[in-house]
Amino acid sequence: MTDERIPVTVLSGSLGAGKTTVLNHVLTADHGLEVAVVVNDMGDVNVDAEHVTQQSDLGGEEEIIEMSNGCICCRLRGDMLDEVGRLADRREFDYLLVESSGISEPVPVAQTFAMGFEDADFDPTDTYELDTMVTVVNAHSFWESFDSGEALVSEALSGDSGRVPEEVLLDQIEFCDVLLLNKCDLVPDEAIAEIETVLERLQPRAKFVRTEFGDVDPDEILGTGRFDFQAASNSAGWKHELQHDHHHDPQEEHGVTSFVYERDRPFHPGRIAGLLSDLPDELIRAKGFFWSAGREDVAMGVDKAGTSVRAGPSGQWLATLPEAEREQYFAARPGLEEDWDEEWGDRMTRLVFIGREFDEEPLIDRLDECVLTDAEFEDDDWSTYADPFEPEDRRELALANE
Ligand SMILES: Nc1nc2c(ncn2[C@@H]2O[C@H](COP(=O)(O)OP(=O)(O)OP(=O)(O)O)[C@@H](O)[C@H]2O)c(=O)[nH]1
Repeated sequence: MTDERIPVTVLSGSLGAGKTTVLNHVLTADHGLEVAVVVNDMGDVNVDAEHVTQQSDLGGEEEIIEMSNGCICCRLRGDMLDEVGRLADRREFDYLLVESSGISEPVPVAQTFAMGFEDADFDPTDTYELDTMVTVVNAHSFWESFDSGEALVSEALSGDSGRVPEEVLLDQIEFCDVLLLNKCDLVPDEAIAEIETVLERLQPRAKFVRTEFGDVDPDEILGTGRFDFQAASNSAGWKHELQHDHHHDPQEEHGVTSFVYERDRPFHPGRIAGLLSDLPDELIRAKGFFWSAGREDVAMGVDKAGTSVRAGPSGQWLATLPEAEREQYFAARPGLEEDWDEEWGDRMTRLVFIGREFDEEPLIDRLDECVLTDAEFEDDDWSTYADPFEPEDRRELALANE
Protein backbone atom coordinates (compact mmCIF):
# COMPACT_ATOMS: atom_id res chain seq x y z
CA MET A 1 0.00 0.00 0.00
CA THR A 2 2.80 2.35 0.94
CA ASP A 3 4.16 2.79 -2.56
CA GLU A 4 0.74 3.80 -3.80
CA ARG A 5 0.42 6.76 -1.52
CA ILE A 6 -0.12 10.12 -3.16
CA PRO A 7 2.65 12.62 -2.52
CA VAL A 8 1.70 15.99 -1.06
CA THR A 9 3.39 19.37 -1.30
CA VAL A 10 2.26 22.14 1.04
CA LEU A 11 2.86 25.76 0.06
CA SER A 12 3.05 28.24 2.94
CA GLY A 13 4.04 31.87 3.05
CA SER A 14 2.67 35.26 4.08
CA LEU A 15 -0.19 36.98 2.35
CA GLY A 16 0.89 38.19 -1.07
CA ALA A 17 4.24 36.38 -1.02
CA GLY A 18 3.32 34.66 -4.27
CA LYS A 19 1.87 31.27 -3.32
CA THR A 20 -0.92 31.42 -5.91
CA THR A 21 1.53 32.61 -8.54
CA VAL A 22 3.77 29.61 -7.80
CA LEU A 23 0.75 27.33 -7.86
CA ASN A 24 -0.36 28.61 -11.24
CA HIS A 25 3.14 28.25 -12.59
CA VAL A 26 3.35 24.65 -11.45
CA LEU A 27 -0.11 23.78 -12.73
CA THR A 28 0.65 25.06 -16.20
CA ALA A 29 4.13 23.54 -16.38
CA ASP A 30 4.80 20.40 -18.31
CA HIS A 31 5.46 17.80 -15.61
CA GLY A 32 3.06 15.11 -16.76
CA LEU A 33 1.36 14.86 -13.37
CA GLU A 34 -2.32 15.21 -12.67
CA VAL A 35 -2.39 17.53 -9.73
CA ALA A 36 -5.27 18.06 -7.32
CA VAL A 37 -5.20 21.34 -5.47
CA VAL A 38 -6.55 22.32 -2.10
CA VAL A 39 -6.64 26.07 -1.67
CA ASN A 40 -7.25 27.59 1.70
CA ASP A 41 -8.01 31.27 1.57
CA MET A 42 -8.76 33.55 4.45
CA GLY A 43 -11.02 35.99 2.60
CA ASP A 44 -14.78 35.89 2.28
CA VAL A 45 -14.38 35.54 -1.44
CA ASN A 46 -12.19 32.77 -2.74
CA VAL A 47 -10.23 34.91 -5.10
CA ASP A 48 -7.41 32.43 -5.13
CA ALA A 49 -9.45 29.53 -6.38
CA GLU A 50 -11.02 31.67 -9.10
CA HIS A 51 -7.59 32.73 -10.10
CA VAL A 52 -6.33 29.20 -10.35
CA THR A 53 -9.29 28.05 -12.40
CA GLN A 54 -8.91 30.86 -14.86
CA GLN A 55 -5.23 30.56 -15.32
CA SER A 56 -4.78 26.83 -15.53
CA ASP A 57 -6.56 25.77 -18.61
CA LEU A 58 -5.46 22.17 -18.76
CA GLY A 59 -8.69 20.59 -19.86
CA GLY A 60 -9.99 20.01 -16.37
CA GLU A 61 -7.04 18.00 -15.16
CA GLU A 62 -6.98 19.80 -11.84
CA GLU A 63 -9.59 19.72 -9.21
CA ILE A 64 -9.85 22.66 -6.92
CA ILE A 65 -11.28 22.39 -3.50
CA GLU A 66 -11.57 25.67 -1.77
CA MET A 67 -12.14 26.37 1.86
CA SER A 68 -12.90 29.80 3.14
CA ASN A 69 -13.09 31.64 6.41
CA GLY A 70 -10.56 29.74 8.33
CA CYS A 71 -7.09 28.48 8.20
CA ILE A 72 -5.97 24.95 7.67
CA CYS A 73 -3.92 24.70 10.80
CA CYS A 74 -6.70 25.10 13.31
CA ARG A 75 -10.40 25.51 12.71
CA LEU A 76 -10.51 23.87 9.34
CA ARG A 77 -8.15 21.04 9.96
CA GLY A 78 -11.08 18.66 10.17
CA ASP A 79 -12.68 20.06 7.02
CA MET A 80 -9.44 19.85 5.13
CA LEU A 81 -9.19 16.20 6.01
CA ASP A 82 -12.73 15.59 4.83
CA GLU A 83 -11.88 17.24 1.55
CA VAL A 84 -8.66 15.40 0.96
CA GLY A 85 -10.42 12.20 2.04
CA ARG A 86 -13.15 12.78 -0.50
CA LEU A 87 -10.53 13.48 -3.14
CA ALA A 88 -8.67 10.35 -2.16
CA ASP A 89 -11.72 8.15 -2.72
CA ARG A 90 -11.64 9.12 -6.34
CA ARG A 91 -7.90 8.78 -6.81
CA GLU A 92 -7.93 10.42 -10.18
CA PHE A 93 -4.73 12.29 -9.64
CA ASP A 94 -1.07 11.67 -8.95
CA TYR A 95 -0.20 14.56 -6.72
CA LEU A 96 -1.81 16.78 -4.12
CA LEU A 97 -0.82 20.42 -3.80
CA VAL A 98 -2.06 22.36 -0.79
CA GLU A 99 -1.89 26.14 -0.63
CA SER A 100 -2.27 27.12 2.97
CA SER A 101 -3.35 30.58 4.01
CA GLY A 102 -0.74 33.10 5.01
CA ILE A 103 -1.55 32.66 8.67
CA SER A 104 -1.46 28.88 8.78
CA GLU A 105 1.11 27.45 11.08
CA PRO A 106 3.12 24.89 9.19
CA VAL A 107 3.65 22.36 11.96
CA PRO A 108 -0.01 21.37 12.50
CA VAL A 109 -0.55 21.16 8.74
CA ALA A 110 2.45 18.85 8.41
CA GLN A 111 1.28 16.86 11.42
CA THR A 112 -2.11 16.37 9.85
CA PHE A 113 -0.59 14.77 6.78
CA ALA A 114 2.22 12.97 8.51
CA MET A 115 0.29 11.62 11.49
CA GLY A 116 -3.42 12.14 10.96
CA PHE A 117 -5.79 13.98 13.19
CA GLU A 118 -7.47 12.45 16.23
CA ASP A 119 -11.07 13.48 15.72
CA ALA A 120 -11.20 12.90 11.98
CA ASP A 121 -12.82 9.90 10.31
CA PHE A 122 -10.25 9.86 7.59
CA ASP A 123 -6.64 8.90 8.21
CA PRO A 124 -4.56 10.71 5.59
CA THR A 125 -1.49 8.57 6.24
CA ASP A 126 -3.21 5.63 4.50
CA THR A 127 -3.49 7.57 1.28
CA TYR A 128 -1.09 10.49 1.34
CA GLU A 129 2.55 10.96 1.98
CA LEU A 130 3.86 14.38 2.81
CA ASP A 131 6.64 14.99 0.32
CA THR A 132 7.73 18.64 0.57
CA MET A 133 6.94 21.63 2.77
CA VAL A 134 7.57 24.78 0.75
CA THR A 135 7.65 28.31 2.12
CA VAL A 136 7.37 31.24 -0.24
CA VAL A 137 9.15 34.31 1.12
CA ASN A 138 8.47 37.77 -0.23
CA ALA A 139 12.03 38.97 -0.84
CA HIS A 140 10.83 42.49 -1.49
CA SER A 141 8.99 42.99 1.80
CA PHE A 142 11.86 41.32 3.67
CA TRP A 143 14.27 43.77 2.13
CA GLU A 144 12.03 46.76 2.84
CA SER A 145 11.69 45.77 6.47
CA PHE A 146 15.49 45.71 6.77
CA ASP A 147 15.69 49.28 5.66
CA SER A 148 12.79 50.58 7.68
CA GLY A 149 13.20 48.50 10.86
CA GLU A 150 9.52 47.66 10.49
CA ALA A 151 7.76 44.34 10.78
CA LEU A 152 8.81 41.57 8.38
CA VAL A 153 5.16 41.15 7.41
CA SER A 154 2.48 43.73 7.84
CA GLU A 155 -0.65 41.65 7.75
CA ALA A 156 -3.52 42.84 9.83
CA LEU A 157 -4.84 39.32 10.24
CA SER A 158 -3.74 36.95 12.91
CA GLY A 159 -4.59 33.31 13.28
CA ASP A 160 -6.80 31.62 15.81
CA SER A 161 -3.72 30.70 17.75
CA GLY A 162 -3.27 34.33 18.76
CA ARG A 163 0.23 34.42 17.34
CA VAL A 164 1.29 37.47 15.42
CA PRO A 165 2.06 37.25 11.68
CA GLU A 166 5.79 37.67 12.19
CA GLU A 167 5.87 34.69 14.52
CA VAL A 168 3.98 32.62 11.98
CA LEU A 169 6.31 33.75 9.20
CA LEU A 170 9.31 32.69 11.27
CA ASP A 171 7.67 29.32 11.91
CA GLN A 172 7.09 28.94 8.19
CA ILE A 173 10.71 29.75 7.47
CA GLU A 174 12.06 27.57 10.25
CA PHE A 175 9.89 24.55 9.43
CA CYS A 176 10.22 23.80 5.72
CA ASP A 177 12.19 21.80 3.21
CA VAL A 178 12.34 24.27 0.34
CA LEU A 179 12.40 28.04 0.59
CA LEU A 180 11.33 29.98 -2.47
CA LEU A 181 12.67 33.49 -2.42
CA ASN A 182 10.09 35.16 -4.64
CA LYS A 183 9.81 38.68 -6.07
CA CYS A 184 13.53 38.69 -6.71
CA ASP A 185 12.85 41.02 -9.65
CA LEU A 186 12.06 43.79 -7.15
CA VAL A 187 15.29 43.48 -5.17
CA PRO A 188 18.88 44.26 -6.20
CA ASP A 189 21.20 41.24 -6.41
CA GLU A 190 23.38 42.24 -3.48
CA ALA A 191 20.29 42.57 -1.29
CA ILE A 192 19.13 39.11 -2.36
CA ALA A 193 22.46 37.67 -1.24
CA GLU A 194 22.05 39.37 2.11
CA ILE A 195 18.47 38.14 2.55
CA GLU A 196 19.66 34.64 1.73
CA THR A 197 22.34 34.86 4.37
CA VAL A 198 19.76 35.87 6.94
CA LEU A 199 17.42 33.08 5.85
CA GLU A 200 20.21 30.51 5.92
CA ARG A 201 21.00 31.54 9.47
CA LEU A 202 17.33 31.12 10.36
CA GLN A 203 16.96 27.86 8.46
CA PRO A 204 20.21 26.08 7.56
CA ARG A 205 18.58 22.88 6.29
CA ALA A 206 16.23 24.05 3.54
CA LYS A 207 17.00 24.19 -0.14
CA PHE A 208 16.87 27.81 -1.39
CA VAL A 209 15.47 28.72 -4.78
CA ARG A 210 15.26 32.27 -6.14
CA THR A 211 12.14 32.98 -8.17
CA GLU A 212 10.48 35.77 -10.11
CA PHE A 213 6.73 35.48 -10.50
CA GLY A 214 6.94 31.99 -9.05
CA ASP A 215 8.95 30.62 -11.98
CA VAL A 216 10.18 27.57 -10.12
CA ASP A 217 11.18 24.33 -11.82
CA PRO A 218 8.41 21.95 -10.66
CA ASP A 219 11.04 19.34 -9.77
CA GLU A 220 12.21 21.64 -6.99
CA ILE A 221 8.91 21.33 -5.14
CA LEU A 222 7.16 18.20 -6.44
CA GLY A 223 8.39 14.71 -5.63
CA THR A 224 11.53 15.88 -3.88
CA GLY A 225 11.12 13.39 -1.03
CA ARG A 226 12.70 15.98 1.27
CA PHE A 227 10.13 16.01 4.04
CA ASP A 228 11.20 14.46 7.34
CA PHE A 229 9.17 15.47 10.36
CA GLN A 230 11.99 15.02 12.84
CA ALA A 231 14.55 16.84 10.73
CA ALA A 232 12.12 19.67 9.96
CA SER A 233 11.28 20.06 13.64
CA ASN A 234 14.94 20.45 14.45
CA SER A 235 15.93 22.54 11.48
CA ALA A 236 15.51 26.01 12.97
CA GLY A 237 18.81 27.86 13.00
CA TRP A 238 18.35 28.91 16.62
CA LYS A 239 17.97 25.28 17.71
CA HIS A 240 21.05 24.40 15.79
CA GLU A 241 23.02 27.13 17.52
CA LEU A 242 21.69 26.27 20.97
CA GLN A 243 22.48 22.61 20.58
CA HIS A 244 25.85 22.95 18.95
CA ASP A 245 27.16 25.42 21.43
CA HIS A 246 30.83 24.62 21.02
CA HIS A 247 31.38 27.92 19.22
CA HIS A 248 30.26 30.96 21.15
CA ASP A 249 32.13 33.35 18.95
CA PRO A 250 29.86 35.49 16.86
CA GLN A 251 29.40 34.12 13.32
CA GLU A 252 29.45 36.85 10.77
CA GLU A 253 28.84 36.86 7.03
CA HIS A 254 27.28 39.46 4.72
CA GLY A 255 26.66 41.67 7.74
CA VAL A 256 24.60 38.93 9.38
CA THR A 257 25.58 38.12 12.93
CA SER A 258 24.53 35.36 15.26
CA PHE A 259 25.79 34.46 18.69
CA VAL A 260 24.85 32.52 21.80
CA TYR A 261 24.78 34.29 25.15
CA GLU A 262 25.30 31.97 28.07
CA ARG A 263 25.57 32.67 31.83
CA ASP A 264 25.15 30.53 34.98
CA ARG A 265 23.99 33.43 37.10
CA PRO A 266 20.36 34.64 37.02
CA PHE A 267 19.10 37.89 35.54
CA HIS A 268 17.47 40.53 37.66
CA PRO A 269 13.83 40.22 36.48
CA GLY A 270 13.15 43.95 36.21
CA ARG A 271 16.36 44.70 34.35
CA ILE A 272 16.05 41.86 31.84
CA ALA A 273 12.39 42.71 31.20
CA GLY A 274 13.49 46.27 30.43
CA LEU A 275 16.15 45.09 28.02
CA LEU A 276 13.84 42.61 26.27
CA SER A 277 11.36 45.37 25.59
CA ASP A 278 14.12 47.48 24.08
CA LEU A 279 16.13 45.16 21.84
CA PRO A 280 17.88 46.62 18.78
CA ASP A 281 15.73 46.78 15.60
CA GLU A 282 18.48 44.99 13.70
CA LEU A 283 17.86 41.79 15.66
CA ILE A 284 15.68 39.56 13.51
CA ARG A 285 15.46 36.57 15.80
CA ALA A 286 16.09 35.89 19.46
CA LYS A 287 15.21 32.62 21.06
CA GLY A 288 16.20 30.65 24.13
CA PHE A 289 15.63 30.61 27.84
CA PHE A 290 16.89 32.36 30.91
CA TRP A 291 16.98 32.13 34.65
CA SER A 292 15.08 34.95 36.32
CA ALA A 293 16.10 35.47 39.96
CA GLY A 294 13.19 34.68 42.27
CA ARG A 295 11.61 32.28 39.78
CA GLU A 296 13.72 29.22 40.45
CA ASP A 297 10.67 27.07 39.71
CA VAL A 298 10.62 27.76 36.01
CA ALA A 299 12.77 28.51 32.96
CA MET A 300 11.74 31.71 31.24
CA GLY A 301 11.50 31.54 27.46
CA VAL A 302 12.30 34.29 24.99
CA ASP A 303 10.84 34.42 21.49
CA LYS A 304 11.56 37.38 19.28
CA ALA A 305 10.37 37.16 15.69
CA GLY A 306 11.03 40.33 13.73
CA THR A 307 9.62 43.19 15.77
CA SER A 308 7.50 40.99 18.04
CA VAL A 309 8.93 39.82 21.39
CA ARG A 310 7.52 37.44 23.96
CA ALA A 311 9.06 36.34 27.22
CA GLY A 312 7.60 34.34 30.07
CA PRO A 313 7.53 31.04 31.90
CA SER A 314 7.99 28.28 29.37
CA GLY A 315 10.09 25.45 30.64
CA GLN A 316 10.98 23.25 33.53
CA TRP A 317 14.44 22.88 34.97
CA LEU A 318 15.64 19.34 35.49
CA ALA A 319 16.47 20.55 39.00
CA THR A 320 12.76 20.74 39.82
CA LEU A 321 12.02 17.21 38.64
CA PRO A 322 11.79 14.25 41.00
CA GLU A 323 15.19 12.59 41.34
CA ALA A 324 14.18 9.39 39.52
CA GLU A 325 12.93 11.30 36.49
CA ARG A 326 16.05 13.42 36.45
CA GLU A 327 18.21 10.31 36.46
CA GLN A 328 16.40 9.16 33.33
CA TYR A 329 17.40 12.35 31.56
CA PHE A 330 20.97 11.97 32.67
CA ALA A 331 20.99 8.38 31.42
CA ALA A 332 19.55 9.42 28.07
CA ARG A 333 21.87 12.39 27.58
CA PRO A 334 25.41 11.78 28.67
CA GLY A 335 27.03 15.15 29.20
CA LEU A 336 23.98 16.77 30.75
CA GLU A 337 25.27 16.01 34.20
CA GLU A 338 28.61 17.68 33.53
CA ASP A 339 27.26 21.22 33.76
CA TRP A 340 25.26 20.45 36.88
CA ASP A 341 25.72 23.02 39.64
CA GLU A 342 25.64 21.58 43.14
CA GLU A 343 23.34 24.28 44.40
CA TRP A 344 21.47 25.43 41.31
CA GLY A 345 21.40 22.35 39.13
CA ASP A 346 20.79 23.16 35.46
CA ARG A 347 19.45 26.67 36.02
CA MET A 348 21.18 28.98 33.61
CA THR A 349 20.68 31.35 30.67
CA ARG A 350 21.18 30.45 27.05
CA LEU A 351 19.95 32.82 24.37
CA VAL A 352 20.56 32.88 20.62
CA PHE A 353 20.58 36.19 18.77
CA ILE A 354 20.42 36.52 14.99
CA GLY A 355 20.50 39.91 13.32
CA ARG A 356 22.01 42.03 10.63
CA GLU A 357 24.32 44.98 10.75
CA PHE A 358 24.41 45.13 14.49
CA ASP A 359 27.23 45.08 16.97
CA GLU A 360 27.02 42.25 19.42
CA GLU A 361 29.38 43.80 21.97
CA PRO A 362 27.03 46.55 23.22
CA LEU A 363 24.23 44.00 23.48
CA ILE A 364 26.42 41.60 25.44
CA ASP A 365 27.36 44.46 27.78
CA ARG A 366 23.71 45.34 28.27
CA LEU A 367 22.82 41.71 28.95
CA ASP A 368 25.65 41.49 31.47
CA GLU A 369 24.25 44.53 33.27
CA CYS A 370 21.03 42.56 33.75
CA VAL A 371 22.83 39.69 35.48
CA LEU A 372 22.77 39.87 39.30
CA THR A 373 25.77 41.63 40.76
CA ASP A 374 27.93 39.83 43.36
CA ALA A 375 26.12 41.68 46.14
CA GLU A 376 22.69 40.85 44.74
CA PHE A 377 23.69 37.26 44.18
CA GLU A 378 25.06 36.80 47.71
CA ASP A 379 22.86 39.03 49.84
CA ASP A 380 19.48 39.72 48.27
CA ASP A 381 16.28 37.89 49.00
CA TRP A 382 15.33 37.33 45.36
CA SER A 383 11.74 36.56 46.26
CA THR A 384 11.26 40.27 47.01
CA TYR A 385 11.94 41.15 43.34
CA ALA A 386 8.82 42.05 41.39
CA ASP A 387 8.15 39.46 38.69
CA PRO A 388 7.25 41.15 35.39
CA PHE A 389 6.74 37.86 33.56
CA GLU A 390 3.18 36.66 33.39
CA PRO A 391 2.70 33.15 34.62
CA GLU A 392 1.44 30.68 32.06
CA ASP A 393 -0.03 27.23 32.39
CA ARG A 394 2.12 25.85 29.69
CA ARG A 395 5.15 24.05 31.03
CA GLU A 396 7.61 22.35 28.81
CA LEU A 397 11.05 21.12 29.49
CA ALA A 398 13.68 23.79 29.29
CA LEU A 399 15.31 24.03 25.90
CA ALA A 400 18.65 23.05 27.36
CA ASN A 401 17.26 19.63 27.95
CA GLU A 402 15.80 18.95 24.55
N1 LIG B 1 6.95 41.91 -9.01
C1 LIG B 1 6.54 40.69 -8.66
N2 LIG B 1 5.25 40.48 -8.35
C2 LIG B 1 4.87 39.23 -8.03
C3 LIG B 1 5.78 38.16 -8.00
N3 LIG B 1 5.11 37.05 -7.62
C4 LIG B 1 3.84 37.42 -7.42
N4 LIG B 1 3.68 38.73 -7.68
C5 LIG B 1 2.44 39.51 -7.54
O1 LIG B 1 2.18 39.65 -6.16
C6 LIG B 1 0.77 39.59 -5.91
C7 LIG B 1 0.45 38.51 -4.91
O2 LIG B 1 0.76 37.23 -5.44
P1 LIG B 1 -0.06 35.94 -5.05
O3 LIG B 1 0.51 34.79 -5.82
O4 LIG B 1 -1.50 36.18 -5.14
O5 LIG B 1 0.34 35.81 -3.54
P2 LIG B 1 -0.24 34.80 -2.46
O6 LIG B 1 0.88 34.42 -1.59
O7 LIG B 1 -0.98 33.71 -3.12
O8 LIG B 1 -1.23 35.74 -1.72
P3 LIG B 1 -2.44 35.35 -0.74
O9 LIG B 1 -3.20 34.26 -1.41
O10 LIG B 1 -3.18 36.63 -0.63
O11 LIG B 1 -1.82 34.93 0.53
C8 LIG B 1 0.13 39.36 -7.28
O12 LIG B 1 -0.28 40.61 -7.76
C9 LIG B 1 1.26 38.81 -8.12
O13 LIG B 1 1.13 39.10 -9.48
C10 LIG B 1 7.16 38.42 -8.33
O14 LIG B 1 8.04 37.54 -8.30
N5 LIG B 1 7.47 39.69 -8.64
